[in-house]
Amino acid sequence: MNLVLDGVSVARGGQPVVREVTLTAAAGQVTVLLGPNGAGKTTLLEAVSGVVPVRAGRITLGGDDLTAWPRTRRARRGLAHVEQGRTVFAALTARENLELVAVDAVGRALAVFPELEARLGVRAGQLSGGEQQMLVLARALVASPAALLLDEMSLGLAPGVVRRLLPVIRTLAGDGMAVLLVEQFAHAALALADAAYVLSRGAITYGGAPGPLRASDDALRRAYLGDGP
Ligand SMILES: Nc1ncnc2c1ncn2[C@@H]1O[C@H](COP(=O)(O)OP(=O)(O)OP(=O)(O)O)[C@@H](O)[C@H]1O
Repeated sequence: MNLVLDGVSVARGGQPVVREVTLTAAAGQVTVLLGPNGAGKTTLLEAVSGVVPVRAGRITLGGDDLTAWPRTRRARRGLAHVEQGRTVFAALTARENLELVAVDAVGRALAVFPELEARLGVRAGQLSGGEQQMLVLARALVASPAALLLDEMSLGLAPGVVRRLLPVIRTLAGDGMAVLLVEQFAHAALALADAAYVLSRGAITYGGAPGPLRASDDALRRAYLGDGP
């Protein structure tokens, strides 16, 4: 199912933060959303999942207009949002975190992250940052939502851990999921993306294939500054 934003505007504290954003996160593809700090990336994902209301525009998933739906209904429709910071149940073990999603979750999670096997009995809050993020991704993989919003999952992780995690996002999309990824490691994200958008001061300054942004640091810099690619 495609996730489509059409002319979405969002305000925070009375100030416009996201301005008329139109983008598509297509089924089976990884779509990356880049942009400088404060550009409005987190706010945009929050508007899609229903954490904050939109001021104007339309959000559809598989053709259904979700714009006015409460968060829970969007989630039931198949929209999952992994918010910034690790969102595991800290007091539960890794195994329990997985089993909350599905009865057969552990086997499916270990097929992708065999390194979690030795950690299944450990409380999630005591896992390393990288292990917690593996658990977060494993939960997303097992839940298999129609569309997955991932907000800076590499925040605070060592580059080696990020290199281990990012390819799994491709696996998710390979199963038909529409993945919309906000990521600070721009080059690593562009390397695995099928489509890329840059948000600068709340507006889209680039939308299209990741190639032109990968090919030239200057193109990326200009898009970040809002001067076009
Ligand atoms: N709860 C809030 N109340 C008021 N303003 C907010 C709130 N959250 C964010 N903002 C403002 O909205 C703007 C966009 O913030 P947002 O976090 O969406 O950007 P971002 O692109 O995700 O940045 P970063 O990469 O730093 O996380 C900023 O000016 C921020 O100060």
